[in-house]
Amino acid sequence: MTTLSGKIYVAGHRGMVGSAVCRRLAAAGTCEVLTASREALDLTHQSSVEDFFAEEKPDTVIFAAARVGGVLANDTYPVEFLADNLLMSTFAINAAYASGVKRFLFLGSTCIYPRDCAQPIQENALLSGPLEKTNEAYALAKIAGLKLCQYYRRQHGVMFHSAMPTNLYGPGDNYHPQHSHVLPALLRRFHEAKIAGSPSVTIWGTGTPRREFLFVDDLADALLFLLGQDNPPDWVNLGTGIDLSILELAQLVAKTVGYEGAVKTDPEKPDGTPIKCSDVSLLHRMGWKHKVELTQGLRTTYDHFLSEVESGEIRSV
Ligand SMILES: NC(=O)C1=CN([C@@H]2O[C@H](COP(=O)(O)OP(=O)(O)OC[C@H]3O[C@@H](n4cnc5c(N)ncnc54)[C@H](OP(=O)(O)O)[C@@H]3O)[C@@H](O)[C@H]2O)C=CC1
Ligand SMILES: C[C@H]1O[C@H](OP(=O)(O)OP(=O)(O)OC[C@H]2O[C@@H](n3cnc4c(=O)[nH]c(N)nc43)[C@H](O)[C@@H]2O)[C@@H](O)[C@@H](O)C1=O
Repeated sequence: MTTLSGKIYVAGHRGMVGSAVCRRLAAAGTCEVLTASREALDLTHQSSVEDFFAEEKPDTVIFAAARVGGVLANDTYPVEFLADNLLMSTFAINAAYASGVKRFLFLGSTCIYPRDCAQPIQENALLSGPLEKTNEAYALAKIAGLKLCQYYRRQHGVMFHSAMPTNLYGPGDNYHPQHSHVLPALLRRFHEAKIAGSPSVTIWGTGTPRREFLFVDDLADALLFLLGQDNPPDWVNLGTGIDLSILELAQLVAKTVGYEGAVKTDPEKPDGTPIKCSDVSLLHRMGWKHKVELTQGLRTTYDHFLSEVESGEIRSV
């Protein structure tokens, strides 16, 4: 294990993951944290990215910037989910190498794996079958970023590697009614139904797909754990290895929020991939395991959401 030190650039620091990473780095207190807002540095502008890296010369990069969204956003905007994410990761990885970055940790997602691969999903399932159509664009961009890091490591001997997180949730999530992921979407919808006294809440799809959820502060801890590994795998799944159906999630959210009405389904909305649970045996063998279980994480996330409602600052992008 190596203690993190030097200058570390957290790309996407205002996002859910980026802000959790900054909290975790502040707690460690062992390095200088570099950030840049999108206004200061649009990562889809190649010359701006090149100038930034040449000027700042970070030692380490945690790349948590991306165009991110739920199943409907992915299905509706494939051009932006492919193009923006390809540009951002390619420009940053190339500029990092050119400026002498020692360590680059790229964030992919477990949606890079084939729609119908064996469950739980092992890292070697990558490229073994067709992707889930609803987030194919995003997955292709993530696969390209993973591969570019792997090729830089093989061709130039630099420590560029990737993490494949499962579905994430926690403070600072995106609560956009249409573009967000399922957990924040349901937290908000059940909360608003409770306040309005609505007799029922409708969830998207059939409710039968299964998903796994990792609390974002656990993820941040796992990312720093990976950066402390002297010889990490080119990519490794970051998850809990525990999944549940969307209907079961909805019932957990209703209980957390204190909503007692009916739950209905809307099969007109996309289900996305039928099941997505990561095999975390490699991560566990390396010595890391999640700490926050879903019930506890939901409570913490809802409390944070309530504070955002209170302050009128619900993040909705
Ligand atoms: N959320 C999830 O369930 C999962 C997320 N991931 C991955 O984790 C990473 C972070 O995701 P998450 O925190 O949820 O996403 P968020 O949308 O919360 O944060 C994304 C960040 O990227 C920044 N960003 C987007 N486009 C640009 C751009 N053109 N230039 C500069 N900055 C930009 C955003 O800036 P701004 O604040 O200005 O909008 C934001 O800070 C991503 O790589 C994502 O693919 C992987 C698996 C699951
Ligand atoms: C995080 C990861 O995984 C993402 O894919 P996903 O897991 O399919 O995304 P999702 O969270 O939006 O949906 C999960 C499930 O939930 C159901 N569902 C019910 N009701 C709502 C609802 O109200 N909103 C949403 N979004 N989904 C709902 C929805 O029908 C589906 O069955 C990628 O986009 C990509 O971002 C990625 O990397």
